[in-house]
Amino acid sequence: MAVKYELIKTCAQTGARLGRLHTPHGVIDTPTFMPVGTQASVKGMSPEELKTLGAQIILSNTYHLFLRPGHELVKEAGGLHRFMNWDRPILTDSGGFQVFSLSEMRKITEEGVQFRSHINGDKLSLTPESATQVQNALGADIIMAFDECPPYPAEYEYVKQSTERTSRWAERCLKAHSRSHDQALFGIVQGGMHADLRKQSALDLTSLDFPGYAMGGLSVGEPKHFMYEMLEETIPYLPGNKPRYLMGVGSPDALIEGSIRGVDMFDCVLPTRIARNGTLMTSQGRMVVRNAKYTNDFGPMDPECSCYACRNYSRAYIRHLIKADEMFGLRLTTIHNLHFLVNLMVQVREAIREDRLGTFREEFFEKYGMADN
Ligand SMILES: CC1(C)O[C@H]2[C@@H](O1)[C@@]1(COC(C)(C)O1)O[C@@H]2CNc1nc2cc3nc(N)[nH]c(=O)c3cc2[nH]1
Repeated sequence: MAVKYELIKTCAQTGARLGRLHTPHGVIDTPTFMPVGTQASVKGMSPEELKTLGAQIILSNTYHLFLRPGHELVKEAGGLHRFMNWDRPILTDSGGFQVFSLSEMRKITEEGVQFRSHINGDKLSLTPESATQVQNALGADIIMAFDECPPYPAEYEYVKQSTERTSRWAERCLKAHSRSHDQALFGIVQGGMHADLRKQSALDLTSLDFPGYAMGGLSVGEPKHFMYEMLEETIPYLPGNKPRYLMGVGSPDALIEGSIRGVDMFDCVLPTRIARNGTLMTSQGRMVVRNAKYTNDFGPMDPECSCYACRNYSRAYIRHLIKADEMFGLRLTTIHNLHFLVNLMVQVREAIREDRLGTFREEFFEKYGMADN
């Protein structure tokens, strides 16, 4: 059984929808936030801890695993699920974005991308065919088409050429996609911050009939209202019976705003990345637990949170661990931030079920603060 989206209901107050994504490794309740495990590990987290905090699907990354340890090794280990002992769904990003955000000297041609490894400088290349074959070898339940994420800002003409090439690459990915696995290949809509290019990209990709569609080229430093506008310009051209995935988004406000506009899937390194410098997402907004003001604070990081860290440890203890460079401190902040976002999506789904996501948004922003966080 491949990947199948089940629409349960649409929120009467907003454009949000409640759904279930059925995959060979289990069901995902949507809208969902997907923790990122770039190199086959969600940094510092065991699979058991991820399950305890409610993660139903995690991400991993073609670019990184292609460079190290190599997709052949992962295949030899029995695939990514076996290799990392994660028996729930996995989604792999296709590598295009990471080539641009991580590697030196890269060159784009119609064929694909040539680049130097950010690890050892080796000259490498990825094409729509090879990126698809690598993902087939890794064995994730959902794999992504190989695309170019244009830089922001970028000239209209550049975005147009890049987006048209990404559509041609998408067709090549479909042709290369091995049907011997139960994997679903999702298309990625591009188009920069231009409504006409977004529409054309969506029409090009939906004509290829993918089982799901991502919106790429966003969360690349643009003002958030541009991102929301592009969602509103794109989603009407995507089929209602397929999942919509907004790539690279992981702040509480954007998860709520994206859900309201009909997005079903989100991922971002934000919660795990800021956890590693002691910054927490709490019901009262962002908090930097390493600040001196928490030295003698023996309360939980977030009094409203039921995560393992907030139930068992104080701000003073976690601040001490971080200052003492004790690994356990960053594990606790990571557990909390991931639980915060996974639990936020539980509340978002509840609000959709009860047709009150608009009201939930107001209440949440009131407490959390509308700051860009
Ligand atoms: C690279 C790293 C670590 O991930 C964060 C963060 O830096 C950074 C870098 O620019 C800021 C905004 C400052 O944040 O944006 C990342 C999250 N935004 C994002 N992830 C994406 C992944 C994508 N994958 C594909 N295949 N195609 C896309 O178009 C795409 C677009 C994306 N946008």
